[in-house]
Amino acid sequence: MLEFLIPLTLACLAAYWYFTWNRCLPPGPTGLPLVGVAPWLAVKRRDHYFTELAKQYGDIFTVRVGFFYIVVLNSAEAIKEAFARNEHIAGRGLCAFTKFLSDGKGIASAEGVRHREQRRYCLRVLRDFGFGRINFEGTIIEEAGRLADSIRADGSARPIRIDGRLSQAIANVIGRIVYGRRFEYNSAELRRMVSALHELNSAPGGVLLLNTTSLLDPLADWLGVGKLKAARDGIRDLLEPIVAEHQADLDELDEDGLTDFLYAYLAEQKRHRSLPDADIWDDRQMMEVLIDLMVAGSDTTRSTLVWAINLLSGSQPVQEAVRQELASVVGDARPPSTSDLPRLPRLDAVIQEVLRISALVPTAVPHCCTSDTELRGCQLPLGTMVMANTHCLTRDADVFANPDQFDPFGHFLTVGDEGSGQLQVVNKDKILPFSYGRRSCIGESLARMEICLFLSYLLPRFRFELPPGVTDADTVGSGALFNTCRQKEFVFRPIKAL
Ligand code: HEM
Repeated sequence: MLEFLIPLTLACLAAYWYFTWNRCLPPGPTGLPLVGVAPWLAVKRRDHYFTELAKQYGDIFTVRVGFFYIVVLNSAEAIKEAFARNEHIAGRGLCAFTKFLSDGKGIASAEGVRHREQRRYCLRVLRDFGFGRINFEGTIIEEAGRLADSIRADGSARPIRIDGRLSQAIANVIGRIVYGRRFEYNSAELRRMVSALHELNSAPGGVLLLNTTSLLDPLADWLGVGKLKAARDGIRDLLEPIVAEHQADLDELDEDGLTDFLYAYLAEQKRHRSLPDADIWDDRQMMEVLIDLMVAGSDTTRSTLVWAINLLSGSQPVQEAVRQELASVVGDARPPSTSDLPRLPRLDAVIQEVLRISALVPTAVPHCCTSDTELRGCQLPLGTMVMANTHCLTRDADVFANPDQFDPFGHFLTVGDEGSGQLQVVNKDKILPFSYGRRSCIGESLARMEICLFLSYLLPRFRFELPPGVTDADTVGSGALFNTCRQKEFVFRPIKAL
């Protein structure tokens, strides 16, 4: 009897899900019974698979993984429509991070009023500090200088692995901004911080399965959540004494003394203690915000810089053209500044092209519908997952003539009109590396500043080269969540001692 009842119940459940949920969603591949497209996702890279499907199904389609539906957006217009104009597609849902790591606090996995308020506040502080009390540019240049010293100390002949050193430099930049402190390279604290940040940024595939069903929750630790919890606890352990010191100082400080994000946050938290929204400013929320900023602001920028060094190493003419541009606009007498960028179109085009080729977060971070909603005439039920396949935009041959090649000047530069002969950067809005709208990256300006300043500092000092025996730069990368560059070793040939 049971052998008959179990399959019958499963079949009824499957039919129910299929006919109720799938009815109004955008059309997409049928996949296999029960498992949907899971077998394809298991053997192909998610972004590449979605980009293939977009050729058949267009701007917006749905895939099914088991009983779980994912709506995939494949054009800038569709992404903007869903993420900026529709307030109901701005949730995160019960993703593994919310359920097991942050309890829905912080920014990246928070929702509703908590998310809106905290995001607004963090953006304001990052913006104010960027132009005011914390000298972002000075901090970045100082860290780039220490990185250059460490490269020089290794001599010029042999290839060196750059990702570990860059991780330390970038963790120090974000650490200085968030809690006002840097650690010495290779110190125990910095190594612990960097390895915990890296762990959290490389969630194993099993963790993603937890986003699709609560049935697997009892297996969470085994699927990889255990390691992520340990990494998050590790960062918390490092931050707790720093928070305690900041708290002890707070009463002594006036507005001008709030010289890092943590001081500013603590002052704001104190202000909210007597207000009705005090519960969204509690200590756990503060800690999760700090951790979110550290996690989201570290491996992303580090990986983009590795991509930049790799792509420039594979194209000496481009590298030389940017170096000459820097020499004529910035020169040797002062450090570079982001205010130079409008007069550095070649560098600007290289930064765009690095963001395009790397497509670092190729399907962004999944969004979730917080209520039933409509998108392009389709009905999306509460809880539907919506993904932006930004990889698809970066490979659009109608915009980028050679989508798989590194061609910054061909793809992003044009000669200005009226015979001025001036170079102009175009197509910037054709890729969305930081996503778009209500949940777009809050660190975009900082990340762009770091990429611009690290490159403008290092390029006049070193010629980047691929190691002997490697003929081509990596243009594909690996990883579905983060597309990291596979080439990590480079030769840094000193040009001059500045
Ligand atoms: C090249 C470097 C970076 C890239 C490519 C990048 C990309 C992204 C993407 C694609 C998202 C998801 C947006 C969405 O859900 O639609 C995101 C979210 C986020 N990023 Fe970045 N990011 C970078 C650097 C940074 C930095 C430096 C910080 C910190 C200052 C940061 C903080 C965040 C936060 C807090 C979120 C969550 C926003 C929210 O849920 O409202 N990111 N980022």
